[in-house]
Amino acid sequence: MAECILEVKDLTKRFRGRDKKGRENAEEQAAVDGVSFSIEEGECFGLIGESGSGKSTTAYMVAGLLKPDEGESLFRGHHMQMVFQDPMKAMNPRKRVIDSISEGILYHRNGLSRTEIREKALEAMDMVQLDRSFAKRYGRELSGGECQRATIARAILIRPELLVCDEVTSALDVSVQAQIMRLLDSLKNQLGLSYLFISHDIALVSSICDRVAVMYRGKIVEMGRTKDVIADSKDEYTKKLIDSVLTL
Ligand SMILES: Nc1ncnc2c1ncn2[C@@H]1O[C@H](COP(=O)(O)OP(=O)(O)OP(=O)(O)O)[C@@H](O)[C@H]1O
Repeated sequence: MAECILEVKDLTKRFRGRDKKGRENAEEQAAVDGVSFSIEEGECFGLIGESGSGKSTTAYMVAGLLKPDEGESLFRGHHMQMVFQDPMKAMNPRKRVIDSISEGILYHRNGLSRTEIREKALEAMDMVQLDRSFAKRYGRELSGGECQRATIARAILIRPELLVCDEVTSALDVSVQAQIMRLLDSLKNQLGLSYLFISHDIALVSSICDRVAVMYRGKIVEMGRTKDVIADSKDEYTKKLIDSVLTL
């Protein structure tokens, strides 16, 4: 049986509301409310739900970017990396691509020389099928898809066991989305990666995720094997979510 790489137990995060003038008020609302799930080694686990359902807040807590009010997220690997929605923001437009990718290893350099780091960054570019000739370009000179390949190269540089992907294809057009999905799928097999794959797009999730959890108003309302959830959802909200895609 595969080992568990991530265990999320009862994660809860509340945010203060704001009044009409934008001032924080005392009233708190749970953006994430008692969320629990686990991810096995080599598994792709999807988190779906409409905008505002708490997916990103969950991802930030898993990645350690946000402190939960209650509950915990236990990562049993060595390295976890997060890839964000907007690759153009994630890549510095004024830095050469090779330098932005190399940043991924600077905190973990383990005595590697600059040349060795550069060689590793070039190997990561090969893995994401970004031609080495792009290394000397500046971030601003890449297309959205190329930029997302570069951010994925940066993320895999330290060989993480888990990649948290938050709407990683939302900013890309459909044909480029498909290429990035194929890339993520092949990296999963090549590197034995596990994914927490967040998306509001059920079609994308069903193309890559082994299991899926559906979030609604901060809670998981349904969880199971992706094909079972899509073919035979038990929860009313999930049914509506799936129907809305199928009738598009
Ligand atoms: N820093 C914050 N301060 C106050 N409220 C927040 C903050 N971050 C998120 N929220 C609120 O928490 C709720 C969940 O937001 P979250 O971004 O996690 O949802 P989401 O499902 O990822 O949505 P989307 O798909 O649009 O990114 C929303 O109502 C949002 O307005």
